[in-house]
Amino acid sequence: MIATTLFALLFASKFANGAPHERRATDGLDVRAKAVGKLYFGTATDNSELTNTAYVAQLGNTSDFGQITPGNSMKWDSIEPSRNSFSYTNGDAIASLAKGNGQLLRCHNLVWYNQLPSWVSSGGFDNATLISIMTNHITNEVTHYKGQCYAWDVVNEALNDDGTYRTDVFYNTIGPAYIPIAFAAAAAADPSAKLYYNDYNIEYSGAKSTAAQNIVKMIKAYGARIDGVGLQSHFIVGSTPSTATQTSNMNAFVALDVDVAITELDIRTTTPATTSTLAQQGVDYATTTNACKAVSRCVGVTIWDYTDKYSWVPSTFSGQGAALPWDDNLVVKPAYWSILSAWGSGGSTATVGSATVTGATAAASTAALTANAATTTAVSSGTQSQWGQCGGTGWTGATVCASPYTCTKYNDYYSQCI
Ligand SMILES: O[C@@H]1[C@@H](O)[C@H](O[C@@H]2CO[C@@H](O[C@@H]3CO[C@@H](O[C@@H]4CO[C@@H](O)[C@H](O)[C@H]4O)[C@H](O)[C@H]3O)[C@H](O)[C@H]2O)OC[C@H]1O
Repeated sequence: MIATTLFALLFASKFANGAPHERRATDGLDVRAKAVGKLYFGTATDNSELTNTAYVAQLGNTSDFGQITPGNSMKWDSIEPSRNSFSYTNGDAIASLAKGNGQLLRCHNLVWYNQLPSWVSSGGFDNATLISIMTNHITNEVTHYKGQCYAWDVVNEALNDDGTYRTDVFYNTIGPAYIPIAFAAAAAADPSAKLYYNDYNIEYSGAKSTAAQNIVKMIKAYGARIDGVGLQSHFIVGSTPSTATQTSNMNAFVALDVDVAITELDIRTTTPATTSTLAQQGVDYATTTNACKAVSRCVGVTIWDYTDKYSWVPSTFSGQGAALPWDDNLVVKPAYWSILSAWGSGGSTATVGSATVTGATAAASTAALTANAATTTAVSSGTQSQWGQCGGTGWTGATVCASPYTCTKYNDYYSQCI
């Protein structure tokens, strides 16, 4: 009797706030984003990754991802590699994956100086011809995906970091009017899709953010529709803008009556990452999550793929990487728990590791999470007991990891379905 009571007390204490560090099939990044009024938490993906079944299983985990963005397959060089010859195979594959999973699709992108086929970028067209080429491309692609895209990134990266216009073929031939013309063509082809201007280094106030606000004003002044601004948010560990900075910058866009979204979040570091940089990365992910959470017209957060295995960072920024919340082996990093906690804890009470932290700062939470990560011993497959344990040893009960998810074990008490 005494032993039974003692046992019950110990048990009640350990799981007073639910099994710590546990994410059940009904919880995850998207579930918690929606719980605070966001439309989605999502990730980019790419066609070459879709042969990896473990990757695809997690990509389709709608507890974590309510939205996906094709990283490359809707760009101009993929869709219209030669003039008036359209190829939708890769884009369709991702659109149909999203549809099958019941996920929103952010469509990316229509007009960008990069990944633009040379038949366009080499120029030589007069004003009227390039407008016709551009609007033909937009009309054809947006019509093809009509009804499937929650949002389109209509124009990507029209600005230099000093706020001047990027002198690409569109600007050089048409002038800044190419931007409202592009938005008008997209609006005509799919009146329901949200239309976004998308750029990097506009996540804080300064010349470039001001210039992006001026683009919003210009599009509206032309009588065209713009619904949102995408803040790409390709950040560096330890030097991300503060939550207050990101929040007030988002509000400057919102004041122009547009939505905002974090569209390409990743936070890179020098590789190999250390325990300390991964802890700071967790803090940094929470910083941006909290900013979106604080702005009611920030509709959601998209990470630029979810695993370091497929991140664009190492091939673009030499010696840097480890930028995403899942590592190369598709195991979550401290950043995962940090984002989850930021959506869910609201900075009041968070269960991190074995401790309940009241009034937790992101830093304190992440330190605790990192401490727990250090106890990670192995990854095992199997079922998850109702108490959040893998393998059904000890406390057993109903299994909660429905196929295709398996139970990933971090230590005796913490586990998750992935
Ligand atoms: O497979 C990859 C795709 O994933 C990749 O997608 C693009 C990646 O991001 C967007 O374009 C880049 C944004 O970052 C710029 O560099 C910034 C320079 O300033 C720094 O402060 C900042 O931290 C950096 O991020 C790059 O110059 C841009 O290219 C773009 O919207 C995505 O489509 O595209 C290449 C594929 O191989």
